[in-house]
Formats: sequence, C-alpha cells, structure tokens
Amino acid sequence: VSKRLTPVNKIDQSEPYRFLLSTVHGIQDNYNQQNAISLKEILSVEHGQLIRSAQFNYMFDIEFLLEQYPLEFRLKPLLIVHGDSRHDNQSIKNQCSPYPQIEICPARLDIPFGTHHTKMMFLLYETGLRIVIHTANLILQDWRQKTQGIWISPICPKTNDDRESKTNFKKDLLEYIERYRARQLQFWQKTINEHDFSSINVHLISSTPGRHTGPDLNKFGHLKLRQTLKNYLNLDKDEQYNSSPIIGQFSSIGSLGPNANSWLTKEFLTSLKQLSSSSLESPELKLIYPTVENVRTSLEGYMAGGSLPYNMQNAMRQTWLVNYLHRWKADHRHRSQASPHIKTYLRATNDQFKDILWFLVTSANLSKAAWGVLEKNNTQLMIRSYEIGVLYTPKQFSKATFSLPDSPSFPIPYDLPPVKYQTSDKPWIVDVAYKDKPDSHGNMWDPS
Ligand SMILES: O=C(O)c1cnc2c(C(=O)O)cccc2c1O
Repeated sequence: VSKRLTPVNKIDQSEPYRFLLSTVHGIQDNYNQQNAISLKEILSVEHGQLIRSAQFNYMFDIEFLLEQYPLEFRLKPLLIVHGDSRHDNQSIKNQCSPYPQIEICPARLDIPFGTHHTKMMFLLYETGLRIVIHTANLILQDWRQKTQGIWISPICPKTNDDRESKTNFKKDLLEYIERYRARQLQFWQKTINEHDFSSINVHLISSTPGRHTGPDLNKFGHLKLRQTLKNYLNLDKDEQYNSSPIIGQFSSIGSLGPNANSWLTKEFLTSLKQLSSSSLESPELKLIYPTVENVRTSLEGYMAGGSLPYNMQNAMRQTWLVNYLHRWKADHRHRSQASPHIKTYLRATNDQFKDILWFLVTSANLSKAAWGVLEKNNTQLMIRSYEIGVLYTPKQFSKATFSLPDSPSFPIPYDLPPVKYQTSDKPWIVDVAYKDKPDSHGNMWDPS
C-alpha cells in the first residue's frame, strides 16, 4: 500500500495516536496546528461524503451543532443521544423540533444522580464508519478557549466478515450501546457490526448505570480499567514499576468520603495501579485540578469556573484531598490559560516522568458516580452515569513504554512532572464568591 508522503489533514497527521486537543481561540496559531482540531474540522467535507451521524453528549446547543456541519451535510439524518432527565427532555425536544432530520434518543438513567456524560460521535461516510470519543459538550463555550481531549478513529471500511480490533474494541462498543436498550440505536449497532475495526489500537473504557455483578462485574467503570491493565500491560519485569507514580486529571470531583481510604486509595487506586502482576505497594497518586488562580488568570476568567462544578458541600467534607492536588499547567502545549475540561489518567515509569506506561482520555471525572463503587462485599460495582474513554497501552504500538522525548512522542496535554499546590493555592469551588481579585476580563465571581 503506498504510504502517504505528506499527511493530507490534521487527523492523518495525528497518527499513530490520533489523540488531539481542541483548538483554542486567542493563542498563537501554530499551537492550534499540532495535534489540535476544531469541531468544524472534525466534521469537514475533506473526510468524505457524510451519510448520517449520531452525537452522544450531555449539553447540546442544536443551532451551534448544525452550524459546525458543512452546509451540504446539515440535512443528513442526525441522532441525538442525551440524558433523559438531567438537562430536561423538553429543552432537547424544543431545540430539535424545527429539524425533521434530527431523531432524539433519551438515555435511561435508572439510578438517582446519574448523568449521561458520554461524549461520542458516530460519523458514517460512503467510505466507512468513524468513531470520535471526546470530552466537550456540544456548545460554543466548550470548543472556544478550553483544553478538551479528542480521539478520532480511522474511517473503518465496510466488511462482510466480522473484523475485530486486537483490543476487542468492537465487542466492547456494542456491549456499551446495548445497555441503552434503545430502538433508535439499532441502526448503529447493525452499522458497527458491518465495519472492519481491525485498525483500531485503543481499548474502550466505559461506564453504564447499574449494579454490575457476576459476568458483568469487570465490564464497566474502574474494574474494566483494572481488568484491561491486568490483561494488556504485560510488561517484562513489571515489578520495577510497582511504585511508579499515577496521575488523575479532571474538571470535577464528587463526594469521596471522610478520608483517602474511603474510596480513592483503597478501591480506585487499586484499579489504577494494576499491572500484569499484582503488588501490595501503593504508588504515589498525583491529582491535577485547577486552582482559583488557574481559573482567575484563564482566557475565560472566572467564567471558566462554571464548567468546574466542584461544590462547597463536597469540598468542605474532604479537605484531606488538597494534599493530593496539583496545578493545571500546560506551557508546552501553550494551554496553561485554556481551562481544562479534558479528563485524563496516566501512569509514568518513574518520577522523572520521561516515559509513560499507559494513558486514558475519558469523560469520567473523579467521582464514584462515574467510576463505580464496590458493594455487597466487592461482588457488585454500582455506577450511576454513562461515561466513555479510550486507553492507550504501549504493546498496541509495538513499544515497551511511551517514551516522551521520542518523536513522535505521545502528545501529553499538560506539563510533567505536575506542580503541587503551594500553601496559598486553593482548589476552584464553583459556589463560592471570589471578590478580592478581578479575573483576566476585570470581573469578579459572585454565584449568590
Ligand atoms: O461535561 C459535562 O458532562 C458536564 C456535566 N455536568 C456539568 C455541571 C453539573 O452537572 O452541574 C455543571 C457545569 C458543567 C458540567 C459539565 O461540563
């Protein structure tokens, strides 16, 4: 097969990782060229003749979304998959009613406080099917001046035999879709089945609402991550990594309990630290979440904090968490002022952070609702929300580790090693007033 000499577009240029950040309005353009893409560019005519698409998300501005499709594709059938109650059905129905080409699919949320966080696109072209898994709501604010993460699959060609990926991505994606039990998704289940996923080299890590047990225990949430790391990391002499550091980076935090052992370091870290062989060591967990100063000095100013919904009720009950927190800093991507809405988790080989063992980009924040909490003596995992993300493991790229000084190195979205909160640093809390210092727009923040 003739190798392309010059990749024709940003998506091909992002090979082999296909992990891009959203473009940022207001930074030097060359930082929007490398491994960065806009929603319009994702939906561009340059990728082929679109037949129909599906958009899974939490927040929708339908006018904004349609504007991002090329003119000639705006009347193609579009399926909107949203949370049935959280952002009330009515607003979606009202937004979509002027457009006969739009079909709506409410995701059932049977467990209280669950949300449909999943952000995913199915793009069916005449040449095949593309999957996009990302972290941005379908509203202008999410695509303008934030740091968002985007995985874009190759266009998977139609096939007569069931071509699966080495990572069982097709099977896992169909399992995920099945959980909606929605007739509006039957077309897409059939379509996914008919396409060749053999070129996909990432693992699917998803969450669906439910009390998963028995054969389903390791299918979703942090137990799926644990199982996948156990099965696919197969690093030789992996005991050398038992104490290597783990990073969690997110845009919101749930109620994690009265101390770290309640869930974070006992249950969640046990899954994150999994290697092919298990170990009793407890690696260092470093958490990245914006400080008030990160938000105040961001391109959006305090408004960025509207998308960082960590509330006072949770924060005041878990002051112990601050000891794990690190600042948002992304100078090497020119995005220290592009407030993070991306969520990522990774493990480094050591505290020099020159190589990483795995990388996950996902919709899942640091919460039990997203990742699940073990119940009934660890025999069932209770998850409230829909989440989806993709995991990179080195073997799938014929590597022992992802070496960062390499070229092309894995495009990590923030600076490593992460910078610990200083004593003056406070985590951003959305329902607190900040009136002592104006933000980058000269405004204060007074939620009352
Ligand atoms: O991206 C998301 O899935 C997501 C979910 N929830 C929220 C909330 C909230 O739930 O109160 C507030 C502000 C932003 C978000 C947000 O961006």
